[in-house]
Amino acid sequence: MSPIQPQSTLATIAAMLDAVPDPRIVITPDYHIRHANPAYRAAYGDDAVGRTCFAVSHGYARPCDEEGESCPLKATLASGQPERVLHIHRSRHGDEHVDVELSPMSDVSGYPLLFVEKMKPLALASSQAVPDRMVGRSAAFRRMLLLAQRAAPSGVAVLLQGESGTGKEGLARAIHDGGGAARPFVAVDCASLTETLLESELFGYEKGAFTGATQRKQGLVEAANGGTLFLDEIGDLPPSQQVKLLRLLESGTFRRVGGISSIPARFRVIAATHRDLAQMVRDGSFRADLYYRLAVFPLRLPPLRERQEDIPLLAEALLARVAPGRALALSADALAWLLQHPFPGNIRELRNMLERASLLCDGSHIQPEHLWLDALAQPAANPDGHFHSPLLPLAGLEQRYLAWALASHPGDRASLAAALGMTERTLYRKLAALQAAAGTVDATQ
Ligand SMILES: Nc1ncnc2c1ncn2[C@@H]1O[C@H](COP(=O)(O)OP(=O)(O)OP(=O)(O)O)[C@@H](O)[C@H]1O
Repeated sequence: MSPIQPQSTLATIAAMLDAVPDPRIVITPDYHIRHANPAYRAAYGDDAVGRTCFAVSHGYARPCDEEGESCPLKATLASGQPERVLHIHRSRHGDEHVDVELSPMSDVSGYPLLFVEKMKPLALASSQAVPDRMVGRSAAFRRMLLLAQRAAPSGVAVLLQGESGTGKEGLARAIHDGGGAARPFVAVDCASLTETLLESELFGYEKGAFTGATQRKQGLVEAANGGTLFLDEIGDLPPSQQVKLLRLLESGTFRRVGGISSIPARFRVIAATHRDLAQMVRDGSFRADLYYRLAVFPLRLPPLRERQEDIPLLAEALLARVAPGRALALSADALAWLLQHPFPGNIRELRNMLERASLLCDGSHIQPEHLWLDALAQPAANPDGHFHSPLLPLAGLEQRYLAWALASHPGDRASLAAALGMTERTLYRKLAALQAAAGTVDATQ
């Protein structure tokens, strides 16, 4: 067992921690809280001392690693160094993402006697269904968040890579906001910058620089001064333009179109792309020197299929966003349907689907057919003739098509049956089956 540390050591550490505004605790190697500073007691309760950290922070009966979480204390014991993890803590403000750092305090022989746990609630994202922030609780989301949390205050160039709709622009804004006081965030869509537009859009122009330049115009680089320049779809920037961007980043200066003086530009750069930029460098379509300037801190955003357990939380937050004041919820069957949907368009597809479902739903619970109608409205096949979706049971597909046909056909049942190429009797039989399926949905609400 560990030697008992002198009480004076604990008293000295405690006095230092009490002066810190963020929550801090001192814990023993067997997880017991020996001291909690006022900020910790205000967030987690006055009765923390004497209890275990996993009970107070998580409500667990066993250490975090036995509950499927990472345990910073175990990691610190193994490495002998400070260790940092992102946990969801149960505080008086509800569940929140907390950046946890544990540092060992060792005796003269190097044996860790005590550990100081520093906690910093995360402003980048929420673990609750709030409509105006990035939300998520899954391990994939938290891994990304912890990296973003490290990059945010540093001002380093960040490259965000992820499929379309995974939240790259949202994360870019969160990283920018996490970098300190209010400063400009200027987004540039590189895919829409033509050869001629690039210089005038990015660098601005002087009066009389070209026909129509009736007065001096500030460019986006100048507008981002002191803040962040967000280069969206950077992989779509043609090589002729990549060199101009590289020159700007290397020299830290630019010249307005028609201007003669070099103007210094101070900004942080965050770039985003859905393309595999490293592969583009290998096949020669993206400059390696620009890539290394932009990818100082590369961050991958997981597709929604890798964070499926976030779908209920995301859906709740997105419903509050798209239908404010309606208290709309998903029925159990609608949620089950969402959980099996592949979401090639990621969170944007989920958001659009819920927005349309909210318009189709008159009650308080969105049903599967409100979501099916949306899926059916999308083109079934891409131009190569391949279907987007994985294989679906034909019977289910027929029911979804029937529900859509019923809702959108303007005529009576006889003309609907004729349009579908079946007898009225067959149509009624199929509609009865559809109603029975819808009845199951209502019963599970
Ligand atoms: N973690 C999240 N929590 C809540 N909403 C999110 C989250 N991530 C993304 N969204 C929402 O999903 C939508 C798409 O996000 P965003 O535009 O940031 O994606 P993107 O990856 O930049 O897409 P693209 O590559 O097509 O430009 C937005 O409405 C955004 O608010």
